[in-house]
Amino acid sequence: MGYRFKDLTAACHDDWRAYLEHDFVRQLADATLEQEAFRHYLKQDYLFLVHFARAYALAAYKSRSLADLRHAHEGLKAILDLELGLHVGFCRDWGIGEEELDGLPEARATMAYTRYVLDTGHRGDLLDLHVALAPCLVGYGEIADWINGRAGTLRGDANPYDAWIAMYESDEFQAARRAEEAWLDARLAEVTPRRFEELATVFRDATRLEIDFWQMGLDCAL
Ligand SMILES: Cc1ncc(C[n+]2csc(CCO)c2C)c(N)n1
Repeated sequence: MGYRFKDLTAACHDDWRAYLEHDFVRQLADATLEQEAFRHYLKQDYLFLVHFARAYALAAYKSRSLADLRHAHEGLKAILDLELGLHVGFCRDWGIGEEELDGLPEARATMAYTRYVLDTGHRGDLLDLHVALAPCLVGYGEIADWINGRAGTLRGDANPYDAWIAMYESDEFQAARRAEEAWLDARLAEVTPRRFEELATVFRDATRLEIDFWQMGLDCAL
């Protein structure tokens, strides 16, 4: 007992690294990613974010304390006010207008990941739901760190994806990531080994669905 968030990543170490260091991320960092792949990712990520906002609303519904309700509200606000706003702006810069976003077909990888998270939240409790959400929030924070720590990364005007990296390295985003890790550390400290194994399975499943999401971007798959 006395688990922490780090024990979840350690329990699926290879999948976690495959997610953080995926070819999509490497190419984005090196500025070698095909622009069509990035555009495809941006479109599907818009659909993804809409469903993730629903997942934070579900977290509010599943909350039993005012503190948890506030935490869910913060998550929902972060997606609606920060992430989705920036995202619609990004899409505009990349030639994808709001009308196009409204009528997008949903790729199977988007459906699989978002519905997995929502289903995990419905059948489980608030901790199951937050563990299913963690690869997204904590993972993108670690991805920004990893991108900045590697030799081949190109930053600034030379990289058309620089603004994307800047979004996830921002203080605001990194603070939200740390708050989520702290929330999970506090909850995981109290779970039994058997419960931890269940949660580790949810975390690994969600991490693998993040890997599929990157791959969907590279393949421009629907
Ligand atoms: C596939 C995919 N996974 C993770 C994120 C990152 N993200 C989405 S919602 C959210 C919570 C805070 O607003 C974060 C960090 C993404 N954009 N797309």
